Amino acid sequence: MKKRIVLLPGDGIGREVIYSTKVILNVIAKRFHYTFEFIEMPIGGEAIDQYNIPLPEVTLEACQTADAVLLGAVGGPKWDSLPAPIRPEKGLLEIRKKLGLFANLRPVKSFSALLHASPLKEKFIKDSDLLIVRELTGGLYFGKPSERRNNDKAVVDTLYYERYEMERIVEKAFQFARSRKKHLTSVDKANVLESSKMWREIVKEKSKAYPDVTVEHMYVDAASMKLITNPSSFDVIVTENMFGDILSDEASVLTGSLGMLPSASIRSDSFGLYEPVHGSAPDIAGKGIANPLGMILSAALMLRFSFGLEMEATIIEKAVNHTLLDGYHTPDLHIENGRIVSTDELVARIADKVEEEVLQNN
Ligand SMILES: NC(=O)C1=CN([C@@H]2O[C@H](COP(=O)(O)OP(=O)(O)OC[C@H]3O[C@@H](n4cnc5c(N)ncnc54)[C@H](O)[C@@H]3O)[C@@H](O)[C@H]2O)C=CC1
Ligand SMILES: CC(C)CC(=O)C(=O)O
Ligand SMILES: [Mg+2]
Repeated sequence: MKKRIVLLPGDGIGREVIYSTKVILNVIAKRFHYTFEFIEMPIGGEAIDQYNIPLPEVTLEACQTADAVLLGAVGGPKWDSLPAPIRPEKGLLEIRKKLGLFANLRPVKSFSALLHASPLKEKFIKDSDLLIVRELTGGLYFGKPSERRNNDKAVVDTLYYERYEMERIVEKAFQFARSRKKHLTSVDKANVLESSKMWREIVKEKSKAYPDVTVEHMYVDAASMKLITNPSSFDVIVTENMFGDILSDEASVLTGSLGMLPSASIRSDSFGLYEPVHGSAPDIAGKGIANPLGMILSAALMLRFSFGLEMEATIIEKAVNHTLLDGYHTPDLHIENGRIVSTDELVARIADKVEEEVLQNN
């Protein structure tokens, strides 16, 4: 098997977690005799420094001809005062839109070694296993106009959705619910927003084709409370772009750290862009202590969804679990009697565990 993988390290810890992930993918490639060709391209702040724009044409073209893309994170204080259209974050929004990646899957499941690592009580989180299906290319993050008005005395952002954009994400979520515990929670703010009213209508319409899936509608404010107080009551959550962005950072608390959560940004074919849920973490960038697991687990999702390599994806996930069970972790996690190690040491230990898992599978 030969695959072209574009690496978009981006900024801050994005670079650190991408290089960590490359180490693990190289172990998989070597052991299974696959060829993973890595092509590194600039995005975000790095691209602004080189090209004056956050998503250069060369980067987009490389992604369009790749089998999959791995993205670290973008942004940082250096670029924070730039106008919105040329900020690093705009590059991320644009690449998602231009590649048509309308569905962002954010699985949230705690590793057994980390049940004590969450500030939440173990009894509340031990049975939680949920999937957030977030709409990724519409809503407030893309609506126009988005601008200051009347000499800075007013401001407008626009929440705009086409009906088909809601239909396709809701459809995807029903499909995932059907393949899991058949429970779908649609999160909206239909008591206030017109867009949410339409969203709710669409969920009701679509539910007719999925009589085996139980549907629940929940307002986003209540959902954010229930995620913390009763996370195991969720299976699949479907929601619009900004609600999904916020709820997934909140849900990361169940797993012990924001650095743990992977994500897959997908469309209707096998292509995908895989990115951790966290950002560029400027407060810890360059210190060698970033948690690379969200990115490494995102690469496992790439193997599973884009390349059909279920066994290899599972090997990585098991290697992560066993490394954590041995007590090794970066400082963002709190494991009783664990051992805090650097990003590089953690990656080396995971690589060893991957080797062990491969031997056991042969
Ligand atoms: N997908 C992306 O590229 C995203 C980019 N951003 C950008 O990142 C920059 C920083 O944003 P923040 O709000 O601080 O969010 P952030 O996710 O970068 O960091 C929030 C907190 O979590 C910690 N953290 C995050 N990931 C970690 C990891 N892997 N290991 C250990 N600790 C980790 C950070 O140290 C920080 O204390 C901003 O420029 C923002 O726009 C934010 C979110 C997503
Ligand atoms: C940085 C933003 C564009 C998006 C974000 O926070 C995310 O996708 O998690
Ligand atoms: Mg976010």
